[in-house]
Amino acid sequence: MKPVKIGILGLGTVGCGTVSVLARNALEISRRAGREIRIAQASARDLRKKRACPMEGIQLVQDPYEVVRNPEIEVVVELIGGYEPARELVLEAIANGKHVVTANKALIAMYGNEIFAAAQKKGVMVAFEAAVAGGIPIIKAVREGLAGNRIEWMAGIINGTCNFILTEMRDKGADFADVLKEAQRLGYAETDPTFDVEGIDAAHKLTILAAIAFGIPLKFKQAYTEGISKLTRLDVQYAEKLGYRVKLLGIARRTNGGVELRVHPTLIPERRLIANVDGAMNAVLVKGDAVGPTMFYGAGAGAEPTASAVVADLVDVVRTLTADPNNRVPHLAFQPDALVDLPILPIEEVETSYYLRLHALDKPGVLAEVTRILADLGISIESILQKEPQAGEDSVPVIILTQRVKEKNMNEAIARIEKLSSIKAKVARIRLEHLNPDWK
Ligand SMILES: NC(=O)C1=CN([C@@H]2O[C@H](COP(=O)(O)OP(=O)(O)OC[C@H]3O[C@@H](n4cnc5c(N)ncnc54)[C@H](O)[C@@H]3O)[C@@H](O)[C@H]2O)C=CC1
Ligand SMILES: N[C@@H](CC=O)C(=O)O
Ligand code: NA
Repeated sequence: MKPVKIGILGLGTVGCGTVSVLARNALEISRRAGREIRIAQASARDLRKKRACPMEGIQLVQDPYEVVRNPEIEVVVELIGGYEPARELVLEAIANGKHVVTANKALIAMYGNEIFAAAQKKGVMVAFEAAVAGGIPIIKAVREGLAGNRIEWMAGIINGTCNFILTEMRDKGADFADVLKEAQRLGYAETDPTFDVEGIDAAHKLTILAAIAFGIPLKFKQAYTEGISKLTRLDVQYAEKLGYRVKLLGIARRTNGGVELRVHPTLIPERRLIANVDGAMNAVLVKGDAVGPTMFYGAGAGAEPTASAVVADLVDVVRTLTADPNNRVPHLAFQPDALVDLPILPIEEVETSYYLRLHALDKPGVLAEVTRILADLGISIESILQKEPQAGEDSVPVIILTQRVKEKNMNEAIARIEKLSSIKAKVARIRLEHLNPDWK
């Protein structure tokens, strides 16, 4: 059989990783796909750059439109990243009848509805396993492996850069900026690393996971997004003293009122497996009604782990090239006309437990004032930890863990507490989840 000719857009970390894996495992891959997968053309900005991947037999061009317009190319692999020109290139590839494989979560989360509609109309596939949790086959697992379940919630460490930063800061006392530089050097970070540290990349991935888990359209703009840039080492240390780890979690959960879609630093009990996922590793907990809780773990970033998912998608696409488009696995797991437009809950309506750190004057009655405010707003206290005053300081840190409460009540409580004359600084707050299967 003739080889399937593919074209790659972008020869950076993942592009080069993909070229290397396809070359090294060529025989295994063609035995699986049933045909040889040959990279006929690749586009790169700098044609003269020395690359760490084998470029023999690959025609290198500068203009990516040359690849998407090349009649010989059957599958376009988009590894440029970002919104534009990736969107325009992918839509043009689809319009030209080409299948697309992409690792670009920003693109899928933001423009996936448009892209899938175009692909559906044209009868081509758009595969995006590498876009969520890198090498972990989480899209395949949720879309196909768990297809018998009503998925109730998912919670994941889905940004390798942030998990790497949090781990290095905790274990080695390393500085935030230095670890971020190291994550960039290792190829984990996005071109604009604020996407990583401000939680945007995790929100892109969570948006995709929620769509395939609940059968809803992609709703990235409605996701609540908070990163790790404002986390202090002090809070991480206090959390550890109380038996919790702080992780950047993406949480998608069905409730009676709608869907929670939120990314934020979260305290998790240290006994949970997911609390012990360190470095650039990712893990996604998925709770299905039939299967119960399941956890998927592996490398969420890096050249070859991500290439592993890109190549798996290529194999999938090649296997189903000749299949009737109506019999393929739907892009978002559910048939396009069966998607349900469930509302996404505003963060004020979301219920979680909280870690609070306040700085209170070291005098009698202060704690009573604080606990009264919490009680007035229906907030129950789980535990209180009062630290010793530091030499020369007149205020003491007080750490409070609360039971579940709506965010809007907590906002009100914090506003009232900060107005007390005995409270010396802004109240620090981190959400806390126990991650019990029944979400209690
Ligand atoms: N690095 C990682 O660990 C992971 C990355 N991804 C995603 O994979 C995609 C690629 O990421 P990386 O390889 O890390 O980025 P990168 O920055 O290393 O590579 C992108 C490459 O595309 C090239 N490029 C940009 N605009 C171009 C254009 N108009 N024409 C041709 N080439 C162009 C750049 O010069 C660069 O070499 C992104 O969507 C990213 O979010 C997904 C999972 C993991
Ligand atoms: N920047 C991302 C790369 C993989 O998706 C991350 O750090 O997880
Ligand atoms: Na994946």
